[in-house]
Amino acid sequence: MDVKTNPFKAAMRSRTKQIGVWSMSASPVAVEIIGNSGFDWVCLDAEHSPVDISNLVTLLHAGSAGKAHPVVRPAWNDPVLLKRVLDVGAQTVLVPFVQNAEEARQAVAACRYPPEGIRGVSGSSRASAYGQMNGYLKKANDEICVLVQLETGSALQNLEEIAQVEGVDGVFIGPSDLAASLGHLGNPGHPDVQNAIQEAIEKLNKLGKAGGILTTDIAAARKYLEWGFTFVASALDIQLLMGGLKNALHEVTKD
Ligand SMILES: O=C(O)C(=O)C[C@H](O)[C@@H](O)CO
Repeated sequence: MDVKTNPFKAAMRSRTKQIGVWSMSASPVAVEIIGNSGFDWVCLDAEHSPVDISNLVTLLHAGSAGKAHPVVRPAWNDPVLLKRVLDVGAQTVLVPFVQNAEEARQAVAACRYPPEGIRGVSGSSRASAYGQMNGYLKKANDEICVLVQLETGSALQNLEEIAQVEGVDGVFIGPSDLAASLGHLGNPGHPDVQNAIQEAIEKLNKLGKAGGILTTDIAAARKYLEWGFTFVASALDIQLLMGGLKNALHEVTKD
């Protein structure tokens, strides 16, 4: 069995449009549904949802039944968390709260085996199909896609040096935390935040680096794609569930 080529890493390199769903339900059923809904990727969020390593593997099992590429966001830019996420089979990670080039280098190093990095070695994890993949240890570094998340004004000031760190495959802008950082908590649509986001993607476009973002507002998603973002999450599973339920109740009970 050969090491799986990472299509998302290739899509970042070519800056091919990838539309995704943000999953915070921690539900394997939801992930399987998302995987068969036509979306290109699904973020398995382990930062702001009750996902830990034991249920992450069930989410990855469910995701393997569909076509959406799993992008796993660990709770922090931590080498132990990243090692465990990679060992259970994630090939693409979205590393939160990266503030500067040094932290970006640390994130890349955590995802690479020595001598390029510090990832702890196990040749028998799920990532290597329990040791069945030929040459996994030698090939893994090249197939892991490292996305870094910038979500403060300070991080955006360091964007160019972060984006040019060797091994950073894409840069994701976190609008909610960025809004909070800029003094507009809960209002990512504020002109100050929108201007910062637009300035960020203009810099990424000049560098030829893939940019990503999340919004559940369809008009905003289309605007971000026009600005040049290429990996855009345009739906949030728990929001769709709550909204759909409330609408169903309203429709059946309204006068
Ligand atoms: O800052 C952001 O926006 C994100 O990082 C996404 C949120 O954390 C996610 O929970 C959706 O609200």
